Amino acid sequence: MMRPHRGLDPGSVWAQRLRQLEQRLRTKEERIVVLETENALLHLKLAEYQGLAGRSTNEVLQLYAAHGQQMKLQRSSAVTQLHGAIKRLKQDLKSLRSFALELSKDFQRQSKTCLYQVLAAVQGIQLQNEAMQMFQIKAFDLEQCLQEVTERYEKEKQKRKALHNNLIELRGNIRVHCRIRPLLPFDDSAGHSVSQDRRRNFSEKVAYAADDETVLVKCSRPGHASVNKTFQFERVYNDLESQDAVFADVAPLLTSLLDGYNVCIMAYGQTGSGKTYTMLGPQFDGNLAFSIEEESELGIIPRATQEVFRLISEKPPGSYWVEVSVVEVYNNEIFDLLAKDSYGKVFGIKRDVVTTREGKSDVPLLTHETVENASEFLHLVNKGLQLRVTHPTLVHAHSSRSHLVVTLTITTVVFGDNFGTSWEDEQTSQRLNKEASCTFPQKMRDSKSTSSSRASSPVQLEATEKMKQVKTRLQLVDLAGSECVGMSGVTGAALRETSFINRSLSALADVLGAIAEQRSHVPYRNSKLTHLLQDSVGGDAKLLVMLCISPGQKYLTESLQSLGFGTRARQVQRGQVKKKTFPVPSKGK
Ligand SMILES: Nc1ncnc2c1ncn2[C@@H]1O[C@H](COP(=O)(O)OP(=O)(O)OP(=O)(O)O)[C@@H](O)[C@H]1O
Repeated sequence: MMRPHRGLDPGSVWAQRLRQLEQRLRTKEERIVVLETENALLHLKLAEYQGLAGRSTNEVLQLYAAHGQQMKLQRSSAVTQLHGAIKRLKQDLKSLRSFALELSKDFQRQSKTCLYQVLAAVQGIQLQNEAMQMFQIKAFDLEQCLQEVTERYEKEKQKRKALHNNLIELRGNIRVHCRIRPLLPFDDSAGHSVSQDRRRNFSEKVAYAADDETVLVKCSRPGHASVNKTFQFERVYNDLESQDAVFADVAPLLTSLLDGYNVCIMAYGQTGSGKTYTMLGPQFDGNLAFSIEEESELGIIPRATQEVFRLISEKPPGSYWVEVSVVEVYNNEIFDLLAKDSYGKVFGIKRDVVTTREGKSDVPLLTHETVENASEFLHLVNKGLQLRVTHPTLVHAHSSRSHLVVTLTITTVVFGDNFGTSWEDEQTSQRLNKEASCTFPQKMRDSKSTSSSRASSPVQLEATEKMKQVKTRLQLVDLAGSECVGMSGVTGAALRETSFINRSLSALADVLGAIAEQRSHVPYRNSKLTHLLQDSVGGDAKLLVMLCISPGQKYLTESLQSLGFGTRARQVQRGQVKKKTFPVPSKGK
């Protein structure tokens, strides 16, 4: 409560106070009016909203009902669909079940079948195994049997080979065969200085093959009783015996060639006695080449080559190669008949024969052609033969005036000290081991004179260091005919040729005589022919002399000389020649 101030009238104070209260009352009343208005307004709005709300509720209810209806509808169609799907699924399930059932049944059936099959297969395999075991046992037995047979065969082969070599050894390094040719039309013709009497007897046959080893010669002189002389040789061929028969006895010698021996086959005899025929085959129209097609008529040279290549084909491939050289010794000069000019044309070039440091004979720069088969060889020899010197004489229209020497050099490659792969004979292997003195690469370069040296890799060199090579030679010689100058009627240059021929044949006889007498000096160098043949005539080389004899009376003297030569040659091997008794052809007379 307000207290009147000291000094102020309390009535005015109260009046003032009253006024103030009245004022406040008025304000309050005004405020109540405003609020009441607002309240009325609000009631109005509330009524309005309530109306609105009543309407909305109806709509909501309607909408809700419609929604429920729709949901009901939807639910019923989904259920229907679901039912359908379920039905289908059930059907699928059913068919799947039946399929699975079928599948399992099928599987069971198939399993059973497979099981049966597997069982059958197992049984089959067991049977096969049993059979295989039986077979293996039998194969093993057979293999053992085969091995035993092979071993027995190899032993037998070795024995036979040793026997063969021993036989050859026993027969000595020189053997002599003698071939008597048939009488031929030209045997009737005569030299100028022959009397009518003698001429009449010319075609009379005086030389015969008495048997396989004996030559019988009827020697008759006018006014004297005829005397029969016989000569024994390793084999004697009569005038009807074929080239086949002659070669059949020569062929075994070629085995020695592959066993590491040098071999020489030479035809010796007077002019026209059949040396070229025997060594090469018949020549037609003066053409020295021989026909390769006429197989049955081929002589020793083509047949020996075929045989050498046949023997080589039985050896390990690549371990052998063959080179050929063809020379003629004419007027004591050596001519290389395979030498070619810069155009590749073959023509004879003079060469010389020398003795190497190892004491072997060698012809420096001589052409050696490598040949792979017999026909290549024969073509080469035929080419060389075109150059050989021939000259008609009264005795023989196509007389060869030179000695023909065809040489096959066989080089064998061997590894280390093991000759066993190539050389079956142990003795031979040991002998060859000693002889194979050089290592392979150097000698290979030496031997392949026609090939240029090739660069070798270190590996190749190491391999080739262990290789050795052994060379053996087959010399096939068609000597020029020994002849009596009076008989052949040669003069001038031909006479000089004859003189050289006879001198070289005489030198050959001297060499054989020196070997027979075991002289320290053998005069190989007295003639180019013997110098050239040195390695095939001496030492442990095998020499076969094929004596060729003309059977007619006309050639009696020459035939006796040839038969005498053959007889002494046979004695060489037996050491029976005590002094120089070799009959030699007259030197140019
Ligand atoms: N066994 C034989 N059968 C048939 N004909 C032969 C027989 N031997 C040689 N002839 C024939 O005799 C002739 C002379 O033979 P060949 O030419 O071989 O003698 P050659 O001894 O070589 O003579 P040369 O030393 O003078 O050259 C040739 O016509 C040859 O065909």
